[in-house]
Order: sequence, then C-alpha cells, then structure tokens
Amino acid sequence: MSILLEEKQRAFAELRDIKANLAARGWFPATSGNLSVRVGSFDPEQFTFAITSSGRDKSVQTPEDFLLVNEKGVATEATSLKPSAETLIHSEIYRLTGAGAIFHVHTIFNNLISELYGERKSIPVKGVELIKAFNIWEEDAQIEIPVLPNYAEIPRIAALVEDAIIPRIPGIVLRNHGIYAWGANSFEAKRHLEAFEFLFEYVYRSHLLNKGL
Ligand SMILES: CSC[C@@H](O)[C@@H](O)C(=O)COP(=O)(O)O
Ligand SMILES: [Zn+2]
Repeated sequence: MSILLEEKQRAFAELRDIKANLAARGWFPATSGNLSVRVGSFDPEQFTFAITSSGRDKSVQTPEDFLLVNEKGVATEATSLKPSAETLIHSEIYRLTGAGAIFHVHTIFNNLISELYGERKSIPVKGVELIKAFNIWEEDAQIEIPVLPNYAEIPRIAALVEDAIIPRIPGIVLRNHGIYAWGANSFEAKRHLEAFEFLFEYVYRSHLLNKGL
C-alpha cells in the first residue's frame, strides 16, 4: 500500500501536537509512553500507521520522533529509527478495532488503580458523568475497564488483547504499567484518554475516602 507524502506529513504533525500536549501534563515520565495514528486505507490484514520511535524523550520535538510501520510493526521506509517497543500492541488494537489513533501513557493513577484491581482483571466505574466521553449515555452507567498482566515479552501481551477488549470501552490497562486508549481519530483518542485518567483518579480517591484515609 503506498502512503502519500502529504498523508505521512499530516500524521507526523498530528502526533507532534498530541505529544507536546500530553508531555505538558507530565504523562511521559522517563521516556515512557508511545503514540500512533493510522494512515491510508484500512484492511485488517494490511494497514500502515505512524508511531513514536523507541526510547526517546517524548517531551522534546526532534526530526527522529516518528516513523511509518506496517501491520507487522515493520518500518515501511528505509530508516535507522526503531519503532516503539510496544508497536505490536498498537498493531493488534488497530487490527481488532479499526481505530484511527492509539495513545499510551504511564501515570501514577493508572498504575495505582491497575494494582488495586489487577487480580479482578477489570476496574469497575459507576455513575460518573465522564463515562459519557465514551459515548455511553445511560443514567448511572456502570462500566468495567479491562486490566491485563504486564508480561516482559510484548507478543505475550499482544496475544491477550483480543479477549480483553470490551466493545464499548476504548481502552486497556496493563498492570503497574499504563493505559492504551484509542479512538476513531486523534481527537477522540485524546478525549478517551483524558476520561480514563479522570476516572482512575476518581476511583482511586473514592477508595481512600471509603477507607477513611
Ligand atoms: C522507560 S519505561 C517505559 C517503556 O518500558 C515502555 O513501557 C514505554 O511505554 C515506552 O517504550 P518505547 O519503546 O519508547 O515506546
Ligand atoms: Zn509503556
């Protein structure tokens, strides 16, 4: 599949903007986190996406920040850049959901909440207005956000994604690691990511309140 230069430039510019925005919140500590947007047409067996290169300081902008990869996570153009170590997880989410953008961040609250509910394998949230950010409009909606184990081998995690995805919930948490949030495009993926982080902080603080802490 050939990607037009202008599609690639648009994708890189979009990633640059979102990266700066999330970095300003401190959501990429110690080079953690990765971002991707899909480019060109989508076929579950063959697609391309732009992704952050591995191990870089995501709070600074450089010409080496992004590259294009295919559905196998292999660079589609000659480059010395290495795609994110977690590219296979992005790939699997695109394949299964047809999403347009996927954002992964490590935060204190997504780590704390993942540990609190890790054994339960999902984080319950009930009756919080921001659930509507996922286009769930029922009054007093109750949702579950899936939590997967954080294996050292990324292919082992990627293999669990299919069974973990809950259709109306655009995100998966890795235990003591971070969240992957996605959407039809960057605007939606960012809205979902912000909603997840709000809900994690809310649930965590409620837990402390209920314990009288
Ligand atoms: C430096 S800790 C974070 C990494 O281990 C990883 O989880 C991460 O999110 C960033 O990896 P990267 O390869 O830069 O995309
Ligand atoms: Zn990570």
